[in-house]
Amino acid sequence: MSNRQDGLAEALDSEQRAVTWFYGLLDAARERTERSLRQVYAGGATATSRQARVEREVTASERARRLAQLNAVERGLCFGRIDDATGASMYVGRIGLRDDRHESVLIDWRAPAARPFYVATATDPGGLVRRRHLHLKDRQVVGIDDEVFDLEGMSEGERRTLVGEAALLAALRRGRTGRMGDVVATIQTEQDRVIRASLQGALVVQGGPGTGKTVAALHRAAYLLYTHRDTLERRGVLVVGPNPMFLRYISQVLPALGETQVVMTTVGEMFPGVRAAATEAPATEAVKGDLRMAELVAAAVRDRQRLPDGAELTVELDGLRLRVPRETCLRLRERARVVRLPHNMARKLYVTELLKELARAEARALEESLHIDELDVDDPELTEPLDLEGDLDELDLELASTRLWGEPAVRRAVDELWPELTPRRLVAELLADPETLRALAPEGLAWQELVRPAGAPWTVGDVPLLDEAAELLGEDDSARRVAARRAGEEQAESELYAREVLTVTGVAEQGVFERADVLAERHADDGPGLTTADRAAADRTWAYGHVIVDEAQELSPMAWRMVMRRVPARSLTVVGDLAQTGSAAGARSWGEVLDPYVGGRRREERLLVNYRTPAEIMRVAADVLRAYAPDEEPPVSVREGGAEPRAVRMPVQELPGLVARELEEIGEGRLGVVTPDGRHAEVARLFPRGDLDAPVVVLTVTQVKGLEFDAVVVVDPAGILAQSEKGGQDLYVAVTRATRRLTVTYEGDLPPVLSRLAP
Ligand SMILES: Nc1ncnc2c1ncn2[C@@H]1O[C@H](COP(=O)(O)OP(=O)(O)OP(=O)(O)O)[C@@H](O)[C@H]1O
Repeated sequence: MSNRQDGLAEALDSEQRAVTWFYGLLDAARERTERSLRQVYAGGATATSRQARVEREVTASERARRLAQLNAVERGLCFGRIDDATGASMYVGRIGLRDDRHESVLIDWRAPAARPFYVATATDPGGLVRRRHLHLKDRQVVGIDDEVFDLEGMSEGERRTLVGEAALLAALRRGRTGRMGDVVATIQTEQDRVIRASLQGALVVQGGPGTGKTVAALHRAAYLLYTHRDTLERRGVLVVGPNPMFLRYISQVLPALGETQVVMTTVGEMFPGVRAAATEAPATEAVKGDLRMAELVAAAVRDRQRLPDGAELTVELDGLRLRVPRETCLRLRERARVVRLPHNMARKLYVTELLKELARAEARALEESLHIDELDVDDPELTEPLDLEGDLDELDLELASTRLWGEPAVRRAVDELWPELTPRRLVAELLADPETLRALAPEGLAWQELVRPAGAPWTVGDVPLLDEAAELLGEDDSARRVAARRAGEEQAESELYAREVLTVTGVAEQGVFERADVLAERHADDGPGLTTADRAAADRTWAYGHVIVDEAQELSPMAWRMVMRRVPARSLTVVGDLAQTGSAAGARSWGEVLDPYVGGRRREERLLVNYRTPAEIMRVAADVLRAYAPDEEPPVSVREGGAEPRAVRMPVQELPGLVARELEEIGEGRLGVVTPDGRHAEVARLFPRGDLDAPVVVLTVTQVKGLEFDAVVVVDPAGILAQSEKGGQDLYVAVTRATRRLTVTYEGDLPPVLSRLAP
């Protein structure tokens, strides 16, 4: 055996001992947690009082969460080691572990002490002499990669253990599974800066395709939850992605990092109860995303606060005609508007006043109907003129109002003038009413693009309008407020109790992160077991502690308005690429969309290295970028030497043969077929099973945004270029999805921008 092989065997041996020890500590931690979970359940069987139930729930949920976290880190528990010049070394892993003497033996990757592992470079090693990557298969150390920063500082023995291949390239070569994985072992320095950036303000991460924006943003979520657990556990973290397919694609990253409490959603799902997936014509998308839509929605709300058609409001009731002059209605409307409450809350004021007016009107009508002088009576008291209206005191008015409110005719009249409205009704009726749109649309807004038939399905562009409407309409929440007040009293009691539970059960001492007030909130009247994430996801008005927006270039100004409502503290991570904007309402500059909300509190980081696409394919992409977004720089590929991309002239019917050959080339990996929007159905028919886990998936450019495949077949590039004004950007997205092989198929002529591929 050579010296080198000896050295490697020794190193593997010694690392195996360390790794076996860590797994032993992990197993012990798991056992302890499982045991205590069992005890909690066993002890809780007799719990009958509310206090006892709270105690059981608090402790059980705490233990269960800890257990889930311990289970999540099984794969690749320890992946790195750093050695400094003093001879000290430190192991870095998915979670921190302590030995029996409570000494820290494995450092959590997010802890400040682990940072040198990610930021040391040959030119700036930051005191390190070596960074070592450990490759595990199950619990076995199967490989080691070393980077040495200071050969001088190492002994002869240590030098012999050097092993070759960079861990990053090994990671990048792995076949794709249809789901994004975590990259905790190979985070790069520029990404580390993004991940550990401060929680405050808006961080914009601009970077070309494959630069790891998504993966860095998700690791940032895990980092922030670790570092600011107190704030974020309470307020929650929201990740907004471009579509449900993308959310499925990234769904495993955070759980693998031990974080299961992040809410993930799309713009189309941000209004509770609506799951909009439909898209619409670019012209409609552009108008709906325009900020002037906020004015239009506001005008539509005011438009529903009406005045009687004629000179007065008349209500026929039991043979009486109740009359309230138009001017009185106008006065009441102004009085209700001036308080600036949302429509449905202001309605209460309006209705209260209007009912009193109707009560007076009723008294007047009654007077008129009693023709006293026609009665044959001598008693002077009885023949004295009546003043029923003047006789009404406050109590009479209230009683009469209540009675009138029970009359369907009165209800109808009130609803005509100031109806209770839901956001859905308001928006649906507005978009189906060209006359109102024409009358209310702000100058210059192409309202004609908005018109659609009643009952049309909700689109992604409608969701910010619904949210806007919900803000302006508000809900009559008096019943909820009463309930909340009652819950608030119980909350104080629960909080005190939860604090005691944490101390008594020792949870607080173990440094588990949950806080008593968080726990008490969780176990308040919502019912036990509802987490912050559960509650946040169901509540449109929830204020998150941090929001991450991915593929953020696609959000319209109206969508940003909605997102910003969810994060009043303006703590945001905005991740995207202006060169990939496909939406007609999407961003042209980050300042333009964000500055109105965050002003000077916007920082920008740029990611410049493409970890996905080999250089051969990236050259094709760079041609497209130069033609359609000449101001943007393509990222530099970290890899070279893959298969040459190619173009094949053939009808789509022959795609299955080509796809079968490509699949053979990539072996275990996944293949994506990307089509113009208009040809998706035609191509998808050729490939019956097409979900994300299938070997072959057929997607439109919109759907494929953010995803990647080992091999990609782009169908009909001319069709993609022609599908909208952003066709060039769409083609750029399509050709940057492959990690290994790219094929373009066409039927007529190959677009000149792809001439590099000409056969
Ligand atoms: N440090 C890293 N170590 C290993 N793999 C990485 C690293 N950074 C990125 N990758 C991989 O590179 C690929 C691209 O990453 P990601 O999807 O996050 O890029 P992106 O910038 O969001 O791309 P796009 O703009 O096209 O959506 C993924 O497979 C990701 O796992």
